[in-house]
Amino acid sequence: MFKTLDDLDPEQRVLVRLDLNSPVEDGEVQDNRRFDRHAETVRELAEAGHRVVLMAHQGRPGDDDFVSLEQHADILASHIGRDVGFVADTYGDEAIAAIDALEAGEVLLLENTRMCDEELPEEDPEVKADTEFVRTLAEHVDAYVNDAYSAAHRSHASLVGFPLVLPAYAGRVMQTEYEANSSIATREFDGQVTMVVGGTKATDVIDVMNNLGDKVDQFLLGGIAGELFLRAAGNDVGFDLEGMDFFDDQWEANRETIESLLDERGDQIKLAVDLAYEDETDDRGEIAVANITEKDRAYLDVGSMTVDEYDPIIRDSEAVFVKGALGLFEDERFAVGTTGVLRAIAETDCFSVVGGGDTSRAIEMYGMDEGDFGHVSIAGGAYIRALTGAPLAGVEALQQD
Ligand SMILES: Nc1ncnc2c1ncn2[C@@H]1O[C@H](COP(=O)(O)OP(=O)(O)OP(=O)(O)O)[C@@H](O)[C@H]1O
Ligand SMILES: O=C(O)[C@H](O)COP(=O)(O)O
Repeated sequence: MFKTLDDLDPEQRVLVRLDLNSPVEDGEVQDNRRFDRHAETVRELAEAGHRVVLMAHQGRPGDDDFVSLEQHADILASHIGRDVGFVADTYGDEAIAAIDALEAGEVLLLENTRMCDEELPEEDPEVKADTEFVRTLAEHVDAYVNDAYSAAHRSHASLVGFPLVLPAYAGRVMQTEYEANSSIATREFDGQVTMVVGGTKATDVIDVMNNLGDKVDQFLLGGIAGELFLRAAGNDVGFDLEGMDFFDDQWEANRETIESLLDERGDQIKLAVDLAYEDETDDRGEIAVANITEKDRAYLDVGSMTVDEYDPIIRDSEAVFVKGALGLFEDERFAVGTTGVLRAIAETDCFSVVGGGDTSRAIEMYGMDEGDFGHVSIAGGAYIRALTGAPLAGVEALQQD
């Protein structure tokens, strides 16, 4: 395991890595649940009287969303309910002066870590620990806290370098995300374990089935990935129509694996029995998969009969995990599958984890209460890695001791 904030000595100068990576629209950073979650860790540290220095990243060099963290400081302050200072520097003289000037209980956010050249290339922790960035900041703080579970799959300096040179601890978000997202692999559940898998990437679904096939009783499929499985089961769907770029490449690359998964795990895999599309009047239309003789339109959601089949399976489950949406839920007409399974989970007192950067947005978009779910992950790439048993460099760095 790792040490947590419960193990931190009093009155420390703490360097804390958050993940505040957010959507940016017309140059404006959009508030989102990452701020709210990390606010808990920061507030706890500040209220305990530590001097709190925050690091985070936004976008990648060259991308439109690669911007300063100045706006992030204000948004975070509104969630914490206390000032968050900002300095437009990562580890230069200005940053060091601001860190040295901090009083007990004060909070300071440094500039976007990815504006520092040594942050980004993925390298071994030993290499990252020996950068000027890490060595300089480490001299001005007493301890390091990693709260950025959702960035922990990256072997970047701010995530893997500091634990080698400072006493290192997991923040509250790191702790909660790690426990919830690993639970499907590590916990024993008494009753049925169900996994809802959809989204756009067939490899995500394949990797999850390969890693968790012996832990999960039922996989409920949908989305683009589900349509590819329907094709492997002999249905005339799961290929691209003109102007589409979802299926054919994925089919070429994964056909054999999908076919053998259906062979080996057919009893565990539930496929959609009907699909939804945009009809001639722009409304939602539905068709039974058995009645599709030739794919001539895009299918954008699973149908209502499918939701009726998935619903009781979820309600009979002891634990339900969600990775990927069952349809194009951003369009209300095609949110029926995704919201249908989410509502069934919310109304049942099963243990549940909902993840995937995109999918978990459906909860707030359709007015559901996060409190009705066991855990709603703020992680994308790190969540799928946890489900597929892949290591997280940032977590491993925290665990060595
Ligand atoms: N039939 C469909 N047609 C088009 N898009 C779909 C369909 N089904 C699902 N999607 C899209 O899949 C997206 C989610 O897929 P993705 O594989 O990215 O999952 P995620 O795990 O939520 O996100 P991420 O991997 O980014 O963390 C949703 O935004 C949804 O619109
Ligand atoms: O937003 C995320 O998923 C994490 O912060 C990782 O960001 P990255 O994919 O740009 O490394």
